[in-house]
Amino acid sequence: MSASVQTPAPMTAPRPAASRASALDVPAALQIRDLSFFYGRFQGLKDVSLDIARNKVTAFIGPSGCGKSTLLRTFNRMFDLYPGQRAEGEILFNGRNILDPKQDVNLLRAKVGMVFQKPTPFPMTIYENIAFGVRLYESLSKSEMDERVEWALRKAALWEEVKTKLDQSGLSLSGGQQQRLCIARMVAVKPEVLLLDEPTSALDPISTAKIEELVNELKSEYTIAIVTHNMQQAARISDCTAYMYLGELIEFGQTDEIFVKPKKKATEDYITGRFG
Ligand SMILES: Nc1ncnc2c1ncn2[C@@H]1O[C@H](COP(=O)(O)OP(=O)(O)OP(=O)(O)O)[C@@H](O)[C@H]1O
Repeated sequence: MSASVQTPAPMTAPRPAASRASALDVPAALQIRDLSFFYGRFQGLKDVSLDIARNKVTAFIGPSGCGKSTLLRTFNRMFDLYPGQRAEGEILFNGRNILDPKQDVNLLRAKVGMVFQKPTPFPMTIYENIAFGVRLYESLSKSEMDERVEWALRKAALWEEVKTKLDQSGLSLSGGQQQRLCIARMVAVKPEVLLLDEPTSALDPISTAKIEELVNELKSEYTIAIVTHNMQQAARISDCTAYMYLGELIEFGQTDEIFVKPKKKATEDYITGRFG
């Protein structure tokens, strides 16, 4: 009898380069596999596969309507809030498929937090904006909560600006401060992944620079996925970039490669401004 063992033929053809799953040789925080998304009959995402590297910044770019926000919203099942929207495929987070109907979505949203384009502070004091979310998950004493509020505001680089007015309304802050308050609110519940959906598009250049600086600091502790219309911003702050078009992932790789030497003509046309 022969001692040799035959390797079984692969079940599927190798993936095309466009859907290469991993751009960096580091562990993935989220593994997206063959993800499709439907708004009723309209398919917003088509078989998207990629890995979101842990403690790195991954940027999603592409023309308006290409599915960037749709993809980001699948990562914390935001779409569950809207009837008629559904996802197919897998999103593995800590080894579990979060699309599984048994997934506790409240817990998921604490672990995978989200900040939107327009700052959305609650109509409450600055202190309560932070404490409110923490109370949903933890029961802290007053002094522990004070510590958590300060900790989160420091993480969001906002503490020095608000420490003397924690009892004022969150809505009394400037747009840039409100966005940092939303980041503090998200960080306060100790997430692992931060989803930022065009977080600076409603902000002035100085507030934008502060948020970009913050993203750079936060990535040492969190995995960050950011949707941006601003290609310079993607080039400045991200480690990996995904270029999307009409619901498909066209190219995904290290940001330097995507911006300096993209493999696909479609990506090159987009980043050089010839298209989009
Ligand atoms: N609630 C909805 N119902 C039906 N179709 C939707 C809905 N939201 C988005 N779409 C469609 O899904 C596609 C992807 O939209 P999405 O908002 O994800 O794009 P995007 O790349 O984030 O665009 P933008 O840069 O303009 O924000 C678009 O064709 C859009 O019209």
